[in-house]
Amino acid sequence: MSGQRVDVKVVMLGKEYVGKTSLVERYVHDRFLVGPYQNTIGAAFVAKVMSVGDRTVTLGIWDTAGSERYEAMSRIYYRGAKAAIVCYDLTDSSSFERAKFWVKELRSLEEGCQIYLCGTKSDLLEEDRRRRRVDFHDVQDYADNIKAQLFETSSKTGQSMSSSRKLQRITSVWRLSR
Ligand SMILES: Nc1nc2c(ncn2[C@@H]2O[C@H](COP(=O)(O)OP(=O)(O)OP(=O)(O)O)[C@@H](O)[C@H]2O)c(=O)[nH]1
Repeated sequence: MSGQRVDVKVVMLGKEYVGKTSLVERYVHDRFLVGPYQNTIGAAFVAKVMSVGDRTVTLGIWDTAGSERYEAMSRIYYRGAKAAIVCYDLTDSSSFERAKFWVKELRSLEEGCQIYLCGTKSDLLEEDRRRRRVDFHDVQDYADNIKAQLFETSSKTGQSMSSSRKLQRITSVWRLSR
């Protein structure tokens, strides 16, 4: 679908509305789009060219639709992915249950895929800590268990972003794949 050479395939997974598209926007364009929420239909592709040491690497990022209606389609997009960013909304516990669903699938069907767990919308917690519905330490234990990296981030503020910098750790996937 992309028609572009891709060195590392990355897939975004997670419940609808958790902020996958916003994370990609922040990472690729360093911006946060305001306006009415528009759910992704099927999946969207974005390429990001980056330098890793003396090499140029093209990340091909597949942003899947979170709606369960598109679940079967999302499976097509994670095939052969070197990395999966499995997102959950820090203010929505059900979204973490959905994240665990995707982790389980990846662990059984895409063993070579490095999993990154991403708690989104951390700015909402800065406004009011009582909005947190997913405990950091619980997720850290879970992440250790599944050998995943964990980061909490805000695409809105770009703060502790963490998303940009930490997502760049994906380049380690490239090194692994050489
Ligand atoms: N406060 C806040 N809102 C966010 C953040 N990231 C995303 N949102 C909002 O959350 C809503 C959903 O964001 P999307 O990025 O479209 O979510 P998605 O996971 O791609 O959704 P689907 O396409 O349905 O799977 C939008 O209204 C965003 O503006 C964030 O970091 N902070």
